[in-house]
Amino acid sequence: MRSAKDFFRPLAVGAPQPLTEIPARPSRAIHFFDPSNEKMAAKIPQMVGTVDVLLGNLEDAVKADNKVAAREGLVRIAQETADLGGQSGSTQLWTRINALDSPWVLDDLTTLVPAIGDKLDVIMVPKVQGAEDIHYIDRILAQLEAKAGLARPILVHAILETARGVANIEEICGASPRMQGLSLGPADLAADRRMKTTRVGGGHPGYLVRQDPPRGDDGTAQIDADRTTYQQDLWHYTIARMVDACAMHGIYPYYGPFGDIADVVACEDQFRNAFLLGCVGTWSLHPKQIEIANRVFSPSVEDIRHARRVVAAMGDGTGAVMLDGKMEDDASLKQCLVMVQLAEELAAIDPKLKAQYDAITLD
Ligand SMILES: CC(C)(COP(=O)(O)OP(=O)(O)OC[C@H]1O[C@@H](n2cnc3c(N)ncnc32)[C@H](O)[C@@H]1OP(=O)(O)O)[C@@H](O)C(=O)NCCC(=O)NCCSC(=O)C[C@H](O)C(=O)O
Ligand SMILES: [Mg+2]
Repeated sequence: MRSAKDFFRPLAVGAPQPLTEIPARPSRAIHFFDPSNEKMAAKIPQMVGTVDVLLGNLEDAVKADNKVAAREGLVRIAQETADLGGQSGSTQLWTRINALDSPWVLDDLTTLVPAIGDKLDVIMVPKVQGAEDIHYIDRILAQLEAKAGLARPILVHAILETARGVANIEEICGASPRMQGLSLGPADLAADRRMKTTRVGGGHPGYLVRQDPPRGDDGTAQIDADRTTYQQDLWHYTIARMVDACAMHGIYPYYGPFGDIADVVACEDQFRNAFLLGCVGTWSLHPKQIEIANRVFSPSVEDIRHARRVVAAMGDGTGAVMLDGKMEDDASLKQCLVMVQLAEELAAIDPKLKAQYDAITLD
C-alpha cells in the first residue's frame, strides 16, 4: 500500500498527474458494442449524443477468433467518430479489456493507449480479484501514458465478478487514484459463487419468501393454504456493498447487465432498484435498454419538484419543518440536495431533461 503522501504521485516519469477527485460525468447507460461486429459498429456514429457512454467491448461476448478485429475496430471507431470520447466528447468512450490472465490483455493495452489514449475515458477491467490487479493496471497505464505523451490519466473501472473480488471490495476501490467505479458482473459472479442460477442478471422465481400459514381452529398451521410469495432480489447484498465501498472512496457504483433483452419491464425494475440504492448508472446491451437506463437513472420531475420544495422550506438548512404533513430536517435536506445536484449535472448534457426541470413550479 502506498503512503498517503505518495498516493497522488504519477507512477511513471512523464505520466500525467493523477486526479484527486473523480469527475461526476453523467453515465446513466454504459452501452456495450462489439467493435468486430460490422452491423453494430456501423450504428455507433449515430448513437453519439444519444447515450452517455459507448463501450467497445473486447472481452466476453466477443468470439476468440474476433479478438484482434475487435481491438482494431475500436481503434478505427475512436479515430473516425466525431464527438466521441475525451474531455470534449458529448459521449464518453470506454472499453472493457480482456481479463488479466488472458492471452489478449497486454496487446489490448499496448495497442489502445498509444493509438486512442487521448479519447479513452475509462478502461473497464473484468474479474478483478484484489488491489494487486488494479496496481498492475495502474503501473502499466502510467508507463504507456508517459510513452504516448498523454496529458490526462485514463480512469479505471473494476467489475465485481468473483467472490474474492467482493470480499476485497474496499481495497479494490482504494487501490489507485484512477479508480472511477465498480460494476456488478452478475453472470460471472454467480458462477464463481456456485449459485444455482443460469441467467445474466435479474431475479429468480425460486428466490422468495412466503407469507406465514394461516392457523386452523385448533391452532395448527395450514401449510397447504394459498399463501402469497414475494420474489427477492438476488443482488441486493452485492449492490449494497458496492454502493458503500464506492461512496467511502468517492467513486461511482453501477448495476451491470440485464440479459433478458425482451423483458423490458423487469429490466426497468432491476435498474430502478439499483438507482434507488445509490447506483449512478447501468450497462445497456441492446439499443432498447438505453432509453430505459436514461429514464430510470434521471430523477423524475416529481422528485425534483419535491426536492426543491424541501430546499426552499429549509432556509439556512438547519432545524426541522413540516411539509405536506411530513417532517423535514438537515438529513432529508441532504438527500434532496443529492437529487438536485444530479438533476443539474444531467440538465447540463440533456436539453430535453433541462426543459422538464426548468418548467417545474414550486407552489
Ligand atoms: C444481445 C444481442 C446478441 C442481440 O443482437 P441481435 O439479435 O442482433 O438483436 P436485434 O436483432 O434486436 O438487433 C436490432 C439491431 O440493433 C443492432 N444491435 C443489437 N445490439 C446492439 C448493440 N449492443 N449496439 C449497437 N447495435 C446493436 C443489431 O445489429 C440490429 O441491427 P440491424 O440488423 O441493422 O437492424 C446483441 O444486442 C449483443 O451482442 N449485445 C451486446 C452483448 C454484450 O456486450 N455482452 C457482454 C456484456 S454482458 C457480460 O459480459 C456479462 C458480465 O460480464 C457478467 O459476468 O455478468
Ligand atoms: Mg463477466
